[in-house]
Amino acid sequence: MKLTIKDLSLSYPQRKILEHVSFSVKTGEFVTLLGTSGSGKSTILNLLTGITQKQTGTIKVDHEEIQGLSLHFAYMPQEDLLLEWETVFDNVCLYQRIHHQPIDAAFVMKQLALFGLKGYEKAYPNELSGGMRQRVAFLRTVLCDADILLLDEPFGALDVITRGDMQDWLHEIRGKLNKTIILVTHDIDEAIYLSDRILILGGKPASIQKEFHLTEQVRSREWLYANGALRNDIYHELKGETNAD
Ligand SMILES: Nc1ncnc2c1ncn2[C@@H]1O[C@H](COP(=O)(O)OP(=O)(O)OP(=O)(O)O)[C@@H](O)[C@H]1O
Repeated sequence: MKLTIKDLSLSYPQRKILEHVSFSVKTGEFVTLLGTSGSGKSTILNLLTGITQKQTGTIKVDHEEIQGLSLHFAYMPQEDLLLEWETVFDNVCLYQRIHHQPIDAAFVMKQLALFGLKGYEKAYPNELSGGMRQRVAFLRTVLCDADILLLDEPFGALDVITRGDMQDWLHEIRGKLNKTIILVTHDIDEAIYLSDRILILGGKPASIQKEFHLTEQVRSREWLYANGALRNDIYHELKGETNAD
């Protein structure tokens, strides 16, 4: 399903936050919205989920115009928001339980293994490490019926090593998820490592300043560390210095 966002603008009484934000995301694509703090990344996700009401512009999934809440999107916030009194298994099936849908236990167990949680299905969240908790929250998001996942700084609260491990893991399994993903981050390396495409959000009010298409070669950590040029280009684009000598 193709997501098309056209001319989204949003103002709060004191300030215009977004102006003419337009971009599209293809089925199965992994797109990262990269921007500095306060640039409006979360605001865009909130508009997609319907948490924030749209003022102008259109959001379409294929030819369907989205107004307010939509089942096309599943949102994963920075905090894992796990239910501490429920097991890992029950946490990841929360969506099905709320909607009284049947749970395919064998499928869930398979997914738990893919998410590095095999053997932890009966554990409670307080028995897990920070990285594992994030993987539980991520799996809960993946198991929602949505085709487009919105990930808002999912690794933001983790230490640098755990964050790196999570990025390696997501890098490895992303092809198996069969989902379209929009990631929000201010981490340039994370964006380069994981994405098919990076959209730079910047300016006041913010709009999409530039996009970077990434090739297969770019997506290895070795490449990332050995080649600074792309990182440098993105850094300066984020800083808004591309036209400065
Ligand atoms: N309810 C609100 N009223 C007024 N201003 C708001 C409101 N919500 C957000 N903002 C402002 O909108 C701007 C964009 O916020 P947003 O959270 O989308 O940024 P962000 O890029 O996700 O930042 P971060 O990376 O720090 O999470 C910020 O300047 C924020 O202060």
